[in-house]
Amino acid sequence: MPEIIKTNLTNGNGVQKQRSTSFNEEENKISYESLQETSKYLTDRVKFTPKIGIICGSGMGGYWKAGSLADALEDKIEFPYEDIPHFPRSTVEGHVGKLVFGHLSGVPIVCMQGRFHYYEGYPLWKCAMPVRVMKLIGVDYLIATNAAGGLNPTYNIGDIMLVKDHINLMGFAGNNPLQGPNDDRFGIRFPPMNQAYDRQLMKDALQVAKDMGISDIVHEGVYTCLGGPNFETVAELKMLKMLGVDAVGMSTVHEVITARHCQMTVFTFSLITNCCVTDYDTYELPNHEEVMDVGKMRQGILKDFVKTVVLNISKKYVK
Ligand SMILES: O=P(O)(O)O[C@@H]1C[C@H](O)[C@@H](CO)O1
Ligand code: HPA
Repeated sequence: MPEIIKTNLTNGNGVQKQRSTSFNEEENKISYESLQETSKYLTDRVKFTPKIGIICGSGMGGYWKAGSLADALEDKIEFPYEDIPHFPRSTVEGHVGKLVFGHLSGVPIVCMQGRFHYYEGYPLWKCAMPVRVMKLIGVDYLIATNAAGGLNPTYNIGDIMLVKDHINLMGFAGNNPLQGPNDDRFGIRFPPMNQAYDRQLMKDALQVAKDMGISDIVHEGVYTCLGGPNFETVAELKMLKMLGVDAVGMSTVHEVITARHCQMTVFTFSLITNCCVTDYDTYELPNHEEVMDVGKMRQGILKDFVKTVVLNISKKYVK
């Protein structure tokens, strides 16, 4: 049964009044203490402290094993999500469902091989709760990756879009991972979002792309997340384009909001896995198989790109 919490509020005249809200930990938030249990379960079993966390997007988490980013990790310690206290389960093909600790380019990291999406039935706070677990473990830098449909007409399939900003469309409808009572131990009630994506990390990543000779496939753009699981209609895509969206997906925004709430520094990129169809006479249908295939096709480049970005963050910023 939901526990009733009484909140003290003041009315316009400064008079205290009480409002009862229905609050059940499972339905609403997992408490700070529960997430400490999760973090302790992990830190008891891993003898190094990663400062950098990575979230692998669809098709990028190496569900096919060989040659992927996850495959490149050394000294791997893997935790299937079902073994981790309070963790949700991955239900989407292309999302393996493991939290992996290891070393990438000699740098200790923790990597989510599979993320949680709203369309799987999880509330946004639960989709993003692994970010808080990472924070409690000691992670200060989040690299969130995703697969997305390209709306910007200059983008091609297989391009990489560094996310410079997002439009939190689900937030416009009142759905936000920070909804509900705020726990100040994570962060402040009203966090700013105008510096959500770290400018310096983006500049560094552009330099990495230049050094790798892949500048021609790397862009900077605006991402938005819709709830999914259906891909968008033509009218919806036309609307998003007018709003200034360059790529559309079904994740990441709530993770980034949660990460910024707890003062993590964020770097995000989208792999453009399909070009969005914005006219009624094109009969191509977006599909998840294509999304995963493009992830696999680009695994070599993405692995090298992420390895170098990680090395750069570690050398330049991690104390
Ligand atoms: O986890 P991401 O955002 O990379 O996954 C995208 C969005 C949907 O989950 C899926 C559609 O193919 O790929
Ligand atoms: N729309 C939404 N999410 C996606 C897409 C898309 O076209 N491609 C990959 N994820």
